[in-house]
Amino acid sequence: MIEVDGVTCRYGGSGDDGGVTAVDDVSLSIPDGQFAIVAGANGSGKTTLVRTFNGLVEPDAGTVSVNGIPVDEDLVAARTAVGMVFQDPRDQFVAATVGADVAFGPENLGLAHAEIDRRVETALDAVNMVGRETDRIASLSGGERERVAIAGALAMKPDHLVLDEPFTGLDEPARRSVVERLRELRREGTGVVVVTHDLRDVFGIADRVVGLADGRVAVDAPPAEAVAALPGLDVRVPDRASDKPRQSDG
Ligand SMILES: Nc1ncnc2c1ncn2[C@@H]1O[C@H](COP(=O)(O)OP(=O)(O)OP(=O)(O)O)[C@@H](O)[C@H]1O
Repeated sequence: MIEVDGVTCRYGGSGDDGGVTAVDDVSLSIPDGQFAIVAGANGSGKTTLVRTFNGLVEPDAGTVSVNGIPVDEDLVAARTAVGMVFQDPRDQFVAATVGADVAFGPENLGLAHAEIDRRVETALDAVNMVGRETDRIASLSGGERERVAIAGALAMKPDHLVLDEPFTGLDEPARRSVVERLRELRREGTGVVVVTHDLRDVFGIADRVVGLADGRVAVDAPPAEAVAALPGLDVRVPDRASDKPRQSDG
């Protein structure tokens, strides 16, 4: 469970003296296993908000707790429980090959070799990349890179996986492949948070949409209920009214 309580995040001082209030007094809880979308126009505070979930951004006010533990009291626990896939996965690769990169996190946890191998295989299996361990990351397509970044996060066995704009720059088959992987993760009980201003790919999978405007929560509801408010937040939603969340998907 991720609990955000009265969180405000500023860049460059207070709003009065030229700074930016990126997140403005936001409170919300994300239960385990939930598939949530954080939506909103460019600059509405999506990235800043989700980065507080595992301490990549420290709030100026308010608290974030993961599984009941304040993030600032135990960063390792928060980063183990909340896996993050950055907007550009190239920013998070640490090794040259697929297998070495996915193994990096579990190695840092000091796990036994057999357990590391198991985690790498399970994580690669979850993103359909088994057998690609020795491939060089530099040689992969955008969609394959995204999937390897997801595998790297999954190898830490997170309770929640947070993906920041996971579809940017992907072609249609790559998007479909990533969506399918996310759908499976949700089925298996991993909580997923997708940050996006284009909900069309994930609208049908989501349990909930948190729509931000100017750093505040403007809507927080299941997709079918949220849809009326979302175009006003300058986000793309499915065209057809029949594109409702598929409750039986899990
Ligand atoms: N490192 C930073 N330094 C200063 N201002 C920042 C920084 N990061 C974000 N901001 C500002 O904070 C506000 C919220 O940005 P944030 O990236 O959280 O929003 P976003 O909804 O994720 O936007 P995008 O969709 O463009 O990624 C914006 O006004 C942005 O310019």
